[in-house]
Amino acid sequence: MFSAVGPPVTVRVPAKINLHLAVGDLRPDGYHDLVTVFQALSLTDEVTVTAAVPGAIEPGVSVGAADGVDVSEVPADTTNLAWRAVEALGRRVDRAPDVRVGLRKAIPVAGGMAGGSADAAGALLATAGLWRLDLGRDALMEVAAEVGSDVAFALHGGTALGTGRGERLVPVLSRHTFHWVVAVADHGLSTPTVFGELDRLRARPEAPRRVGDVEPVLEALASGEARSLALLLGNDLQAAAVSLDPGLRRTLRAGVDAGALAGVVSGSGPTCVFLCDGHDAAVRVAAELAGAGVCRTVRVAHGPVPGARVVDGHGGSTGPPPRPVDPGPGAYA
Ligand SMILES: C[C@](O)(CO)[C@H](O)COP(=O)(O)OP(=O)(O)OC[C@H]1O[C@@H](n2ccc(N)nc2=O)[C@H](O)[C@@H]1O
Ligand SMILES: Nc1ncnc2c1ncn2[C@@H]1O[C@H](COP(=O)(O)OP(=O)(O)OP(=O)(O)O)[C@@H](O)[C@H]1O
Repeated sequence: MFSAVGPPVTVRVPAKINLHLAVGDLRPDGYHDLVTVFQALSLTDEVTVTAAVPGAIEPGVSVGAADGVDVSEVPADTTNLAWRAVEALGRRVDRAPDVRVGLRKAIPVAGGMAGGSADAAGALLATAGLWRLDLGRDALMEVAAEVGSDVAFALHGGTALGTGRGERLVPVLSRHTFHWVVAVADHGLSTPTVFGELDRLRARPEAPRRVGDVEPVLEALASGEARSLALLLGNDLQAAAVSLDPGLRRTLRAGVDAGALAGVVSGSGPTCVFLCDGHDAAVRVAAELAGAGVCRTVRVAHGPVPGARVVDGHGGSTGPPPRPVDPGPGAYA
């Protein structure tokens, strides 16, 4: 059933990194409780949702690349997270997913930066706009959490404390802009495999040390001092990602040797992110890291930036949440 709706809606949506990621024990439902601090970075995908037209625009997903990202592993079918988000929204409002979703990807694929989750968040917001839904922000966040643990944060953006599976969010005060170098690997890591590897490592007598409390991280963010934050970056999944891909040790060392304040594996990896002492320092670190042969490509980015937002078309009444953050210079790169 196709219904008359407005012109296409395009949403820009950021990648995330985890400044702090404490992973609890395996739960009976197969997930792990997390305490994490997310930050949204100026590395963004664009999601355009267009009303399907019989014989002209078929429902489904098209995937395109931006910024040199290899999208060959992104499914252009109903398993795409963006499509699953449209279906979940359709179920919520009792509507067929009669739309075409176009993705322009710049977020590394299977890199631990929640690229698929970002596309799902973008598709939710764009479809809500296209369908002119009168859906509250909380309802949209609920649908997001149903689609994946990281999807709610991609809608939220900024800097936030995540608990539960990572889907329960509280905004974190972060007055300043932090400058990052993103080292993209030449392959991906599967998120469930990395969680499983951590469980395996933890079952051994020499289990990896767990990250500390989150409070000092929140204080460093409030102070805005990159040097303080650098000392506190921590990720329980890093030991598992390095165990699966020992080459990441070299990448992490190379970033610090190149002048970064600190480096950490992003989420489930294998992307590594390096905190730098300002934009110029980040550009220098990126140049050196690019020449070190320890990753496929590098990007300079800053955070926090806003979550998913409409850049073209109707935003509907389901806007993204209020953001008590500084969106940073130029908001997006
Ligand atoms: C690693 C992080 O990126 C950190 O923010 C996220 O926890 C991953 O979030 P995500 O990719 O949206 O993950 P989901 O699609 O919800 O889950 C994929 C799989 O990862 C594992 N998983 C995910 C989240 C979580 N809190 N515990 C888990 O054990 C589970 O095996 C799950 O089946
Ligand atoms: N829209 C999408 N973009 C990228 N990958 C997708 C998408 N939809 C489904 N996938 C599948 O999901 C897998 C993981 O992709 P994604 O880029 O989201 O990983 P990730 O960044 O490591 O995720 P996270 O950080 O949330 O754990 C890909 O290998 C791909 O097969």
